[in-house]
Amino acid sequence: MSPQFVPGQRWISDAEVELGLGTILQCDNRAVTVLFPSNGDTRVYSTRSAPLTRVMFSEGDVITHHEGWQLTVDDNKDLDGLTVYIGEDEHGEWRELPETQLSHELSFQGPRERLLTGQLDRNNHFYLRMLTRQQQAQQVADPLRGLRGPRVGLIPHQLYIAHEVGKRLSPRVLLADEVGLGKTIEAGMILHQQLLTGRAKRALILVPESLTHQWLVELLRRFGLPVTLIDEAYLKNTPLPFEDTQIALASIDWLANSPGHQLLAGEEAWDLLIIDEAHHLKWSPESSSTTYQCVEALAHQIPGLLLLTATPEQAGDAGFFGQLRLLDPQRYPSLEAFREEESHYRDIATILAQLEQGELPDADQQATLAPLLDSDTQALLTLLANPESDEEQKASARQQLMEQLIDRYGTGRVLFRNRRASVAGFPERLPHTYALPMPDLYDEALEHFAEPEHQDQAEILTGQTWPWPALTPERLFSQHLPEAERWWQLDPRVEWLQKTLKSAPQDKFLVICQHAETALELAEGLRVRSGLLAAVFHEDMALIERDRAAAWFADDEDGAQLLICSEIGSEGRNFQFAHHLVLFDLPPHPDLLEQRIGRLDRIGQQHTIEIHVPYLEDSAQSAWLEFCHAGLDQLRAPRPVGGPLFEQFEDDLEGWLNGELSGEEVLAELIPARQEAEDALEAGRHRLLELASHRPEVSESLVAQLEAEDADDSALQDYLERALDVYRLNNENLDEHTWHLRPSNETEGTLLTDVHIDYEEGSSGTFLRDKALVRDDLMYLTWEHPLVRNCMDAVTGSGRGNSCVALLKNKALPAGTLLLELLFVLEGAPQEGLDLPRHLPPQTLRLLLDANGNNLGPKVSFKGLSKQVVKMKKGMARQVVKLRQDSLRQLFDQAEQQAQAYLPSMIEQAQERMQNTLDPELTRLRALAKRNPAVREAEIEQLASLRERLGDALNHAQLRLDAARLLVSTSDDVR
Ligand SMILES: Nc1ncnc2c1ncn2[C@@H]1O[C@H](COP(=O)(O)OP(=O)(O)OP(=O)(O)O)[C@@H](O)[C@H]1O
Repeated sequence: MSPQFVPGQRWISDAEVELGLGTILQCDNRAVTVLFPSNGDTRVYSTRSAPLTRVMFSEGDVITHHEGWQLTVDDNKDLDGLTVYIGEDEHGEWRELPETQLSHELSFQGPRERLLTGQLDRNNHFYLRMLTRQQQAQQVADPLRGLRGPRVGLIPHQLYIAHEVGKRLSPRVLLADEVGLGKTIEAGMILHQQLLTGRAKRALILVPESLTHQWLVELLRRFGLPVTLIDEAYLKNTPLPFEDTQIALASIDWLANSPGHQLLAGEEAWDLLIIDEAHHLKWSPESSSTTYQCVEALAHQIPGLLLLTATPEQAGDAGFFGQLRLLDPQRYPSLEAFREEESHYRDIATILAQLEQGELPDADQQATLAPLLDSDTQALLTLLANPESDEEQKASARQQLMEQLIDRYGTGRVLFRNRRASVAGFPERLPHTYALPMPDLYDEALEHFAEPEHQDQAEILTGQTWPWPALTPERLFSQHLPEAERWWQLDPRVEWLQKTLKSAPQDKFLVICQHAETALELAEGLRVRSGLLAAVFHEDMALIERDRAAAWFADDEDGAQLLICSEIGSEGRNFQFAHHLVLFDLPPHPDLLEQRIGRLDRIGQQHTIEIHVPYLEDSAQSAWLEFCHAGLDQLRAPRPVGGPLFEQFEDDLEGWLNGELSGEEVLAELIPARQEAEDALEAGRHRLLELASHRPEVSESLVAQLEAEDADDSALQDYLERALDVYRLNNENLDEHTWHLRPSNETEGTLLTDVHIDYEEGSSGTFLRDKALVRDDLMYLTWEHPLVRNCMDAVTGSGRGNSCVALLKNKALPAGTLLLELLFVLEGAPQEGLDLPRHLPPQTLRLLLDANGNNLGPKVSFKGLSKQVVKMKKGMARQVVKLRQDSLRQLFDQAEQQAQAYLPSMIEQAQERMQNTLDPELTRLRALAKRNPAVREAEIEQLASLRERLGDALNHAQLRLDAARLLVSTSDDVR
């Protein structure tokens, strides 16, 4: 029988709920016309099958008149097929409100209204909604959040750092792992985690120009992040390059030298600033470089800061301090204070080592420490020493004490430095040195420039003061004797290189030299002398050409056997697929030497690294090699004391390079000095760093948990399958853990935001980490993949699936028994300046009420129950809703009341979580303020006030009904 439509009645469209309340304009046997005043649209439906539901209100409902006043319904009466509601208005007066005068703005998105008015979704949509909410609540509380998505191997020290730093609010740290240990990956993991958890929304990444593309590729490939590369091409079309960019990646030198763009960058609200190769930021108490000033200004405004450098001490301890003060000016107020503090590191490190072993510092040590310690640190020591403390108290006190010692008296929580020595799995470095005869013409050129009156010229030519230009005799020769042969015709290093390349035709060689001209001319020489084609990489090439050269070298099949780089290729680049490094000359600083070797000696290197150093006998080259190799032992392993010793011995060294001092004399002092400096560092700062940079017990547990998840992808596969079915994205199993995904015309567009998928052909994805690591062509599908996140957002961003009626096939229940299943979500009112969602994740509460209002939820799980649920035809479902309106309304009311009883404990949990995040920071600032007058009271007050306002906002959080499913039991097989 078709429904009885009467002009003036209010109905809503089942298919287009968003149109709101419609009014019947006219109706006959064939068609019914409805006006939707919300947008003025009229729809004509067939009278027999109109997808319309009559809107009827019942006792207790609050309804709104089109003039704005409200009425609480008490009763109603029928007037020629039209309903008139009777009840009290806001002032307690009894009034009548005919349905024709109802406001069209009534919302029908809520589960209660939708269910009671027969707006029903399919059971699988409800199921997806429940799964999504539960999954979201679980993920927010999950300590592994942000660690499972990146396409990276599970490397413990990286996971530790990412976990430790990624969870902080506005982290400010120096990532200073030795070369090639994965600082870029760590920064990417921190960024990914910050974005995923909403701690950061926008990031600015500044790197040397030569590394921009490598960063772009790593961020896309491993983290799938939507990065905008701000390069010349982009700037041509975009005058305001930073506006609306979520993650901007740019050359640091470009920005530092472009005041206009610097201003624009400074106007944006970034959350995180990332700076690669931070040792280029030069600082001394007297002056600082342009790049330093640029970063300092940005770092002042942007709350989060990650500085990356493998060689933080390259510019001496002032340079190192300069980086620390960018991170935490309060913690590091002056160079003198820092130096004074560092003098206590050895004592602190010893005590930390003892605490780690479960021992207490002895009485003497305690006496030395006493003047340094704050009262709360002292209290922890006392608690540990007290025989009455129980083991649990002691373990927690020990942990806190270690953290405080590291933070307040050690290197702080701002510095992370892992070293190869403590990271397993790195191959050996094998140095080979080749003494070659000095050509006479080189001798002539060197003698010429060694004359005091010609040294200036050498300086102009090479950018270095004498005797350093003597390390690159080919440059001096080319200048001094331009008419003679080309240098590559007489330089024995070239012939040596030709032979070496010939002896290992299958192997790739990376050749690094100081100057771009040398790189170019060497390539020319090899081509002319032996027809050998080399890829070349130097600073005068456009970025794209450099990347092309690097790609040609990397190509396995048709690639170049060798790549010749100027110094610019010695930084940040990934060339670990090669294992021969030729140092055509040595760079004029030990840290640069380490950077060069780091191109090959990095994660992923499978072979022993062969380091070849051809050099000219009895020359500045041989002296400098001996200083670095025999003296600093810098070729075999990274030597963090290289930089400081280089400064300390600079005068002696120059004497040696000039032939005025004997090498033996210098080495006799240098070698013991190195030993001593290494011992001191080992016992002091480095020991502290080691303890602060990696806690194996933490990372082992992270790795174990992630591995366990990797081993079982069934929950994710199940979720994704259901979601893709609802959102109409086709998927086909290629194998047990690999899918092919193909969008269709019906696929919802928002599902594919940031998902790198071929819209025509589709793309494949795997749930397996190991497979994703070797197959860049596959998406790596995890709970954190954009596709999965988009599915979740699509579910929670709309009301779809929030109202459902289904059958429950359960023979134990009398047929017709009703169960109402409800899901509530804890929410707070958004407030200016309070990032509430960060502190109030979507906690959920599920109730399952029987007809008497008893909550069976704790006994009957959602998944268990759902196994017995089958769909019910819509017509029948609406009938049930209509017939059981009154008891359903009662049940909804009861559910609201019961939910309220859970509210206090849910709020308490949220408060606890918020306090656990903010309180340690507050305590830390207060403790630092006692030792350091530079910590501003205002800053502490700001944090304390934020904590208070958040506490207040959380106290006002409410439970909102998010979904409801009515289950009607049946013993039949009816569908
Ligand atoms: N967890 C990981 N899984 C897979 N590959 C990794 C991982 N960590 C690092 N790598 C690879 O190891 C190489 C070195 O990593 P990365 O560039 O992050 O090191 P770095 O410390 O920044 O190096 P540098 O000191 O030279 O700047 C890169 O090729 C990177 O892709």
